[in-house]
Amino acid sequence: MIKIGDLDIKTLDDLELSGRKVLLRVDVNSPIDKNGHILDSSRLKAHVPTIKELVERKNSVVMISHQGRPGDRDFVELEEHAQVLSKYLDLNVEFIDDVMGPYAREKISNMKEGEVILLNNVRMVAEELIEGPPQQQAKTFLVKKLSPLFDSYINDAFATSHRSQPSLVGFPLVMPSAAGRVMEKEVSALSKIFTPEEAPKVFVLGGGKVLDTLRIIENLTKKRIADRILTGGLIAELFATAKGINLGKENMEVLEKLGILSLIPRARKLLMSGAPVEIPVDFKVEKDGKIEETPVHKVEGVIKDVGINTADIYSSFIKDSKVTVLRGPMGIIEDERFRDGSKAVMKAALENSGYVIVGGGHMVSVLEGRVEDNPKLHISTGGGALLLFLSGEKLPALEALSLSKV
Ligand SMILES: Nc1ncnc2c1ncn2[C@@H]1O[C@H](COP(=O)(O)OP(=O)(O)O)[C@@H](O)[C@H]1O
Ligand SMILES: O=C(OP(=O)(O)O)[C@H](O)COP(=O)(O)O
Repeated sequence: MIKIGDLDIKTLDDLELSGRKVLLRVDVNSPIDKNGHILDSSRLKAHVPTIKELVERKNSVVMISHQGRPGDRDFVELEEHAQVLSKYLDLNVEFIDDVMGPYAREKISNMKEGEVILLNNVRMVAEELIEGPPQQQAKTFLVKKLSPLFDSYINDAFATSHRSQPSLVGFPLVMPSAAGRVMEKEVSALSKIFTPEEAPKVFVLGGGKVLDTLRIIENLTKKRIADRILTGGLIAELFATAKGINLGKENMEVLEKLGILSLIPRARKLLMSGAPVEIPVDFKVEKDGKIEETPVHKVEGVIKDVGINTADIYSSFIKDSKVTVLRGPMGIIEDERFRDGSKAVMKAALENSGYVIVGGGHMVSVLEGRVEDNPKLHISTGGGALLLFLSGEKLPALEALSLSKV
């Protein structure tokens, strides 16, 4: 059992799990390269211990996960994910090109002990895109069609636990449920590392999920949890614009196309309320096919990474930090030419003697395996979920698990 605040959550030690049929929610949502292939498989590898334990305890295991969001380039099927998992597990993970239809249900019904299946991208099911309370999600077709086929539901998807979607909160109300080993390890480790006494705390927040990150910065500021928030990626562009800096036509067009300009009033309110937000002093840009460094007040070209001076200044702030949390890259790291900013802040954090928490699928890939057994380094599978958990928000998937049907 794990206790988080007033929530009591069962683990794999608290359920009768032998010879059963288990629905396992994982988060194998991974960075995808421009050819549609998995760029970094850290999240798939993270789930291996949970899957192995369930198989060794003679269960048949059906995994369900999302990948990307409809309309985004990384919204792909999970066939390659099943192949990668088969390699890591050294057993066959059968990919089923269905989620809750008759083909999937028949395959699940005919499974034998020890077999492992990965269903297709759950966000192909329209209901999965709607967030709502567990009581509402328990009545979706996804839950009604799949739950009768299983004995238990295990949620190992810490990285998606901030989404109140059917595959994350609908099942615990209708079947015995527990946290998987990734979920258990994340919430236990983070609760131990991230304490009020450990200060100063520096957050390095980049990437492209601007709305999520804005909400996180509002939480961190309201609860005075962060001593400094160093911004990169599109987050930095939002706050630079909110400070009245003109980033140039091309970048403003990108922000407008992504709906980020509408968030300026919220960012401005945060800055006026004294949020400890730092923006880059320079950027790495691409202009007429050339890559240049440009000061923040005179941006010419398309922003692709933070500049060298920003990397140095951010690194100096990180060196004095007791706890450094990094989530979301400083630049477009899918392109090798724009990884320097992320590498610099990661290097500074790892050279620091304090705790380091790295989260988010893209940012974890910047570690490039440099993760010798460092007791002060926690590599989280979560990005937004990690930060919302650290900022004290209740995560819907954890709350749903605490309501698990006995
Ligand atoms: N300046 C930028 N302009 C556009 N996209 C950016 C920029 N900097 C970073 N990104 C994008 O942010 C994405 C990662 O964001 P996010 O998913 O929030 O990170 P994580 O997976 O670490 O949580 C990457 O696809 C990267 O290309
Ligand atoms: O990648 C994820 O979140 P993250 O980018 O905050 O790490 C999770 O898989 C959640 O994905 P979502 O933000 O599309 O719901």
